[in-house]
Amino acid sequence: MSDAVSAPVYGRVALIGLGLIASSMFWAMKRGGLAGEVTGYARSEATRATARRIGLCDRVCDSAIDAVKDADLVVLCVPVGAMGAVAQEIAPALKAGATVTDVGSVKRHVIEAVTPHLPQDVHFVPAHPLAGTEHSGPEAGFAELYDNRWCLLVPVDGTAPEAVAQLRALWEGMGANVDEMDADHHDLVLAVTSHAPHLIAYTMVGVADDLRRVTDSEVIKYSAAGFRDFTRIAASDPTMWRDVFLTNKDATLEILGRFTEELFALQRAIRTGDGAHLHEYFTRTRAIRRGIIEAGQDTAAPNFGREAPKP
Ligand SMILES: NC(=O)C1=CN([C@@H]2O[C@H](COP(=O)(O)OP(=O)(O)OC[C@H]3O[C@@H](n4cnc5c(N)ncnc54)[C@H](O)[C@@H]3O)[C@@H](O)[C@H]2O)C=CC1
Ligand SMILES: O=C(O)C(=O)Cc1ccc(O)cc1
Repeated sequence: MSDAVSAPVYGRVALIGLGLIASSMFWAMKRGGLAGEVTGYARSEATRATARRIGLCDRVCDSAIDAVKDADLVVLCVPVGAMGAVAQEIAPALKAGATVTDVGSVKRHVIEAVTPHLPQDVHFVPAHPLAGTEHSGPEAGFAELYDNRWCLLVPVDGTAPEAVAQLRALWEGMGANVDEMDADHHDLVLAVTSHAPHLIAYTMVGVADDLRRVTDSEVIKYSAAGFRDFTRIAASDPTMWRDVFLTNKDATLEILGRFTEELFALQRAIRTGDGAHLHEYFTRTRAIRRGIIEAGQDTAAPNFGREAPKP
């Protein structure tokens, strides 16, 4: 991604919730000159103080209402379970013709929670950047987080195409590749690629921790790379991930059901000594990985696990 500064895509942008995703958006917007002024609001006084100290946002406001007043774009960057309440709080102060978007990891729930609160003269364009780290909070963000990563836009029926195109230009300016997707399809795809894998990582780390307590062995100390990745993923924000599972319940349970069936089949193959089954299965999964590499689609998380640089 070039550091070239372009014309602002929006005059005034308001970020609500100043954590990893919002702070990375701020630094990326500054890098690209994509917004005239960026205001920010966080619920806790401590987060607002940190934001002011590190220069996160041009203006940090003490209320969400103040932050969104006169904003052309309002970005909801709070945990998925809080999106509805935040939308309700800011609705009376939204400017006519403004666009509201979000960055939540789940889309159907956010659409259902936010839409009823928004006035008719405001556009709503849900979005989800497929980029993150296990770190959270205002100091975790960095300008390069979205470079060459996907951002999925999930416009609802009847959304003005100009509003979608403008948000697309913002995400592209922040370095992302943008695609559009239907909300239910998004939630199923993410359940497979992100939500269920996170739950599996949480579980494996929990199992290892239990084992360590029981045997007093050195499970964590001598863990190999794969397990270390699990511990990194399992360090992700508990509030955020609680909300993801509670709001993408059906798709996650569907994928976990399939996962459990396959796991039982593998368990049975191990118990009965069915080496052919195991070999066949691992051959199939290896071919999948090789196919991804050959297709040049291995954009595997270059930023994941990265410490946030100082702004
Ligand atoms: N962390 C990640 O890797 C990714 C997260 N997302 C989504 O982005 C959103 C924000 O995530 P992060 O920036 O990682 O979280 P974060 O924990 O770094 O920041 C969240 C912010 O929201 C505020 N907040 C929490 N509860 C609130 C409430 N009830 N009302 C108002 N503000 C509240 C927090 O004080 C904090 O300022 C979430 O919806 C998450 O699903 C999307 C892509 C990647
Ligand atoms: O889930 C992953 O695999 C990540 O690497 C980071 C991440 C977390 C949550 C999201 O909604 C999107 C990306």
